[in-house]
Amino acid sequence: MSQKLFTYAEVAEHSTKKDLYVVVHDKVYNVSSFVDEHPGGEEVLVDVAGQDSTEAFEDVGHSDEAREILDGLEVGVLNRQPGDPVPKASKPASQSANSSSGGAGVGVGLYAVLVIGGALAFGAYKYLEMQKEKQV
Ligand code: HEM
Repeated sequence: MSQKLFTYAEVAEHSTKKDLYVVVHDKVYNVSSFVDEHPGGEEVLVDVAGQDSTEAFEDVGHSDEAREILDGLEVGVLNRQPGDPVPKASKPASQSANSSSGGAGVGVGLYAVLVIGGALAFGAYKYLEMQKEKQV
């Protein structure tokens, strides 16, 4: 099956309730037929109509069933061009491992504190040593 390539601008043309495309993980879906059936309501889908809704879709933690429905609505693949909006959640789970209060940020911060603290301690140690030498 050959997949149709869509530019972001082409997807954006389908942004009404009756003609509603969304992008999820760089695939293009025509969810027009599903809008009325969406358990989360039509409004949220109309909100992301013609846009990349990867983040909105993943934030809700949709079930496998929801993903299967999505599979059935695929109409093509997004041909992302420089300058197109990039979803925050475009990386597979591992990196941004859900939004559990920015664990990675704290890790990096802690690491920086350790490195900088270590460097300062080393500098102070060397300084004191020099002072000692001067006294002798
Ligand atoms: C793009 C295609 C989408 C499909 C095929 C889809 C499908 C579904 C399905 C099948 C459910 C039932 C629960 C489940 O199986 O996880 C659901 C629930 C829900 N969806 Fe979506 N969804 C889509 C996009 C979105 C988007 C963009 C939002 C934006 C916020 C959203 C918000 C919700 C919410 C809040 C619920 C929970 C409703 C409740 O439990 O009362 N969905 N969706």
